[in-house]
Amino acid sequence: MSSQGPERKMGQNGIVQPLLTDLYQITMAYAYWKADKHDARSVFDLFFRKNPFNGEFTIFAGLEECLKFVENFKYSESDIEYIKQILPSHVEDEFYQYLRCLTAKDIQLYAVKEGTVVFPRMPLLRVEGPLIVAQLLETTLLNLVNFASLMATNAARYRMAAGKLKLFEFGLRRAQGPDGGLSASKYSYIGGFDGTSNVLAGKLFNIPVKGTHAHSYITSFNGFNEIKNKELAPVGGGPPQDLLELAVNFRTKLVSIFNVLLSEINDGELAAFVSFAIALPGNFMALVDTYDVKKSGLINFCATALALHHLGYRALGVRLDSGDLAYLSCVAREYFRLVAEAYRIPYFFDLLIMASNDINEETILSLNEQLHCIDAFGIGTHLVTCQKQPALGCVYKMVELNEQPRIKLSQDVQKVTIPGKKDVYRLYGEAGYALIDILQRTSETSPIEGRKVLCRHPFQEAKRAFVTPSKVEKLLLLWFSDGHICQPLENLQGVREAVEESLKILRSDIKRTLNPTPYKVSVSDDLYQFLHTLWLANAPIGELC
Ligand SMILES: Nc1ncnc2c1ncn2[C@@H]1O[C@H](COP(=O)(O)OP(=O)(O)OP(=O)(O)O)[C@@H](O)[C@H]1O
Ligand SMILES: O=P(O)(O)OC[C@H]1O[C@H](OP(=O)(O)OP(=O)(O)O)[C@H](O)[C@@H]1O
Ligand SMILES: O=C(O)c1cccnc1
Ligand SMILES: [Mg+2]
Repeated sequence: MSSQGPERKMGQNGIVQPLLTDLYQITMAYAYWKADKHDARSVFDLFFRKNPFNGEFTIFAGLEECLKFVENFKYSESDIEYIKQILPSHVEDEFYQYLRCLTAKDIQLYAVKEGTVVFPRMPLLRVEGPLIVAQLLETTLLNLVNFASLMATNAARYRMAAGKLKLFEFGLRRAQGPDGGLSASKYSYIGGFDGTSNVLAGKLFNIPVKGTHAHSYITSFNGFNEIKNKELAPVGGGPPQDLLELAVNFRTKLVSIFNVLLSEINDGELAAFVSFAIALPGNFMALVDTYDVKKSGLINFCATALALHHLGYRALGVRLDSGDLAYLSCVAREYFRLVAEAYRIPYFFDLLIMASNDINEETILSLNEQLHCIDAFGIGTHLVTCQKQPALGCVYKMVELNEQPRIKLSQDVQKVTIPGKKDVYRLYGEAGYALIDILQRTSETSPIEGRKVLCRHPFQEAKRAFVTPSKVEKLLLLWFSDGHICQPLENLQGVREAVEESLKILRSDIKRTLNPTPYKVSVSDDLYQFLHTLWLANAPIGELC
């Protein structure tokens, strides 16, 4: 351990440490310790009450970070010094001595597998262990699950809207600070994006990094004379050739195909394209909307791409960043078709057309209803800031202490907690779709395939149904015990695949954007009786006067 603090585990976010918490966790810890309650055996559930984005599903993410945090939980000497400064001076030295030795080795953490589709009220994490430790974990665990799950869900929704089209996350500049930016890149990849422009995310998480160029690059060139080195060697070897001259010659021929005047085409833009192509001939994606997409950008791109082709290179495509993206993408495809035919270069027809500019889920859904030829989207602000809903409301509630159930009552029935230590099972129907999730007390036997189970609404007595599952899946698994992560963790790619698979088990009406059908999360009859008995026991009969 260094004097700066405990060594962080490989891949663990450096900001994630025990002091990344709310002050009240530490003052409660002291009060628990003073009251000699710190070792009471507690059980906490982490869950949310409402799906985000007006949807009916959520993707659970952040588990790996939670586990690394718990495994590594230890105050450094400088943490203790700081806590001493912020707590009152009467706090005993023994407490600090106690904190110095505190770890999460007596915690058991159960959780749903990362990348699983989850629903309101089901525990995503069940944390068991000494009250003081389980309490001290609250804020950090919530922080690690809330944004990760929100982001993965947001990305999965974009993925569903975009179908097989490519999706790239371009949001770092607009993200909620550096850590928000990194998390956004990581969890949008999990949710189904194909890559990110965020280089550090690429390095840290092994996510494909992709990019084009900015308008500033195009506007930095005013004319041909600004290109110092105009030459590029052919792919197969041989003497370098003047790429600018080649592009200018092609452009002179293209004007008749596209029916524009040479004087309407911007020379600075061609100079920028040619320069970029010389620098990166295998990665030529051109931003074509700086001046005029139809009269300049696309023609300069085609001229440069033809010049590259002449030397054996293959351009990648174009990016559109303004205007009517459906219309302009069709124009671009038509230009490519004309060039493909005129020069007999079949791949030209399939050059990539990327669209960006303030795109959100609705834009993609709207584009789906229009005629468009977009192959890929570059998405920033709406994705990474989760602009449609900026937070997921996971909470962390005590459900048992020293084997006695605990319940939190509320005027709002939705906010009443489901007491006791619970397991969660997913019951599947014949067609392979998930029918319902059921919460049970851990003391109950698990549902059995082919055997009828009574599933009850937790709060509405009349709402109940028999379900005969053709498959039963236990969702809460033990991940942390005896001070260690006790199951192998999937890598990011594995979690990404888990998201894709998990969404397949949901019927499409639950996943649709407009008025989706809610998925049912039920309780067993035993848990129903337990919950309502405890509710009544904790709600004294009032008197009207
Ligand atoms: N065909 C389309 N269907 C639905 N939305 C579209 C379509 N084309 C573009 N959009 C969206 O419409 C908005 C257009 O933005 P805005 O009004 O700022 O125009 P702009 O093209 O960026 O203009 P400017 O040339 O001034 O930059 C963007 O959010 C973009 O994603
Ligand atoms: O629109 P977003 O979804 O946030 O995606 C990323 C945007 O960031 C870039 O430019 P920037 O917006 O910085 O400048 P621009 O609008 O002038 O292109 C890019 O050109 C996109 O427009
Ligand atoms: O590479 C790009 O095209 C890019 C990267 C970040 C933001 N906008 C665009
Ligand atoms: Mg923009």
